[in-house]
Amino acid sequence: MAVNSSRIDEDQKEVLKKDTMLRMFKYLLDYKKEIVIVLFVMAGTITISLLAPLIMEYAINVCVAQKDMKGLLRLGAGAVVLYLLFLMGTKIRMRLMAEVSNKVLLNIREELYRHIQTLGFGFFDSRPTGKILARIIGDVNSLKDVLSDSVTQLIPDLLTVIFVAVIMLVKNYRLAMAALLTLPILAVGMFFIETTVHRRWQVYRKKTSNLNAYVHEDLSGIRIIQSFAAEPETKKMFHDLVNQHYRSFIDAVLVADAFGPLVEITWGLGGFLLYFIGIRIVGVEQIGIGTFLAFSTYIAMFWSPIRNLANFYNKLTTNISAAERIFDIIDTESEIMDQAGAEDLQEIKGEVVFENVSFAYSDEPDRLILNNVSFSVKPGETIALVGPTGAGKTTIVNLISRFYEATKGSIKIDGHEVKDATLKSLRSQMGIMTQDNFLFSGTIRDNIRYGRLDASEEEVVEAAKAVSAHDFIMKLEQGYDTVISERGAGLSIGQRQLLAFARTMVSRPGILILDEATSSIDTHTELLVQKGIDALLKGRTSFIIAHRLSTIRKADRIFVIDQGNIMESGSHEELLNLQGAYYKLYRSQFSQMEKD
Ligand SMILES: Nc1ncnc2c1ncn2[C@@H]1O[C@H](COP(=O)(O)OP(=O)(O)OP(=O)(O)O)[C@@H](O)[C@H]1O
Repeated sequence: MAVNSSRIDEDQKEVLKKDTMLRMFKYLLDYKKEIVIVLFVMAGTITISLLAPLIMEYAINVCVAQKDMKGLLRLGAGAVVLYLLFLMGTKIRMRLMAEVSNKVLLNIREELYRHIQTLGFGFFDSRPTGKILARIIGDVNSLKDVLSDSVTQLIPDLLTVIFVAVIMLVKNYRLAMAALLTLPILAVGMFFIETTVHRRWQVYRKKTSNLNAYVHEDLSGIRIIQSFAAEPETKKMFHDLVNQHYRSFIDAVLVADAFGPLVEITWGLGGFLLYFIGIRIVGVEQIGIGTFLAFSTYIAMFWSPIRNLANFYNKLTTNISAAERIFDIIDTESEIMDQAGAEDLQEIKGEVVFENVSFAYSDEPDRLILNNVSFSVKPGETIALVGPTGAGKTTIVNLISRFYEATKGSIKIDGHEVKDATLKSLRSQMGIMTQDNFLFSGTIRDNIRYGRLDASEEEVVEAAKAVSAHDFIMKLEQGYDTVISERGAGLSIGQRQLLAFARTMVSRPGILILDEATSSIDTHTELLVQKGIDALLKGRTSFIIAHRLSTIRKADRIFVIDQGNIMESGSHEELLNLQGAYYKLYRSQFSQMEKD
């Protein structure tokens, strides 16, 4: 999977527009009952609106011609009643349809969100977060217009057009033909506009996505930008992206705007033909003044919904690319998911075995990051992974939690292949702490309880005490009720790590993974945390990745990772005696410490 960035347009599979539209409108089928009621009400309102010209025709041709004032009054009273019924029906229809279309939107958004939650690290590695946000927020929002209009406009307008055309044909087929003669011109014109404009809207969506990704990245890294005084460069980049976005919009709109004039011209031409043929060729006397007047109303009743339909079609073409982008994600299969027949892992004892495990990231399948790695860890053992940066330490622990799937070989926990276990039972028993310990906006208590939602108040406090977070929490004005903002702003980096520790502690993991987790804690606190971890996780398997050798000396075994394999393994003393890679690493840090 190629890595995308805010500067590169996303690739998208080509799908048939018809299929996308059908798929989008299929969501409406969940609300058949409501739609049937609406169709029923709509049939009533359309009938009433179609009756109006006939009433006028009758009033002029019969009542006025025969000077029947009573009949005229009766007709007027009937028209008022019909109008009130029309208003009521319209209101009911609009309300029900708005409800249905908004529920459909909710369903699509939830389906998209649920699916994104199941996608593996590979998916998130391959694209900027801002582009995913653009699909969940922006693209779903644009669908809203199409869906609501499809239910409130498309059906009534389509029915009106059909009914009016039938009435016109029945009443006077020659006049009707004259009025409808320009329809084929409209159809051909729309086809040509649509083919060009669809591609342009696709480009526009991609540019919107790029802009979104850039702004998200820029704001997430604002501290780095400001500390490097890089604002002029980011401003320039933003300016370029905004311009590309603007140009892609203008490109699309220039063509899309032709929809309106095309409808107006064909409408005008249709009207002209009606009057020309009616007056000059057939003759008004032959048609009757009432029928002629009714026709002039019908032609407006026919073309007005046609204009709405053209607008709707325009909107559909504008936004169908949003639907394509939403379905593109929904159709993305997760690289990591439960296999058919996957079983829950029972309570983990902690034996971890790698047998000839090789691994390559999917964007570079030929570059083996791990090459035939084998090891066996007994329950309760503490394993430290050391080695140069980029050696593959994090990759090893990511495979245990199945954030990526091993390319070759077998990984077993307590004798069970991790790929045959359900993800939930596996990950809920892993305690993973990394350098980047994301905290959510909310109270400190909520953040700790995130590790196990049913943890009691005592368990939350106990976990905080075990990792020495309790003291600093109690010094805060609101204690455990202190609200922290996104990423834990307002707390020091060390305090954020202590909270993340408490969160992991409360989850009572079967296997603990600490990936550079103590790097931001001062040595004194680190000792306290280590005591807490020792006490709480006694007898539990743990993997510790650390550059600071003081952190790992106490490990039962140390694996020295380099070039995708375990170069040395043994206890601190054993490896020092070996005088190999670990010895050199230790000496270099030791002499550095002495210099300091
Ligand atoms: N998501 C990814 N996609 C592609 N390649 C990756 C990805 N993550 C890591 N790599 C590559 O895999 C190799 C091993 O990375 P890994 O993070 O496992 O190293 P590490 O030993 O943990 O390094 P460090 O000590 O710096 O954290 C590196 O060369 C890195 O470039």
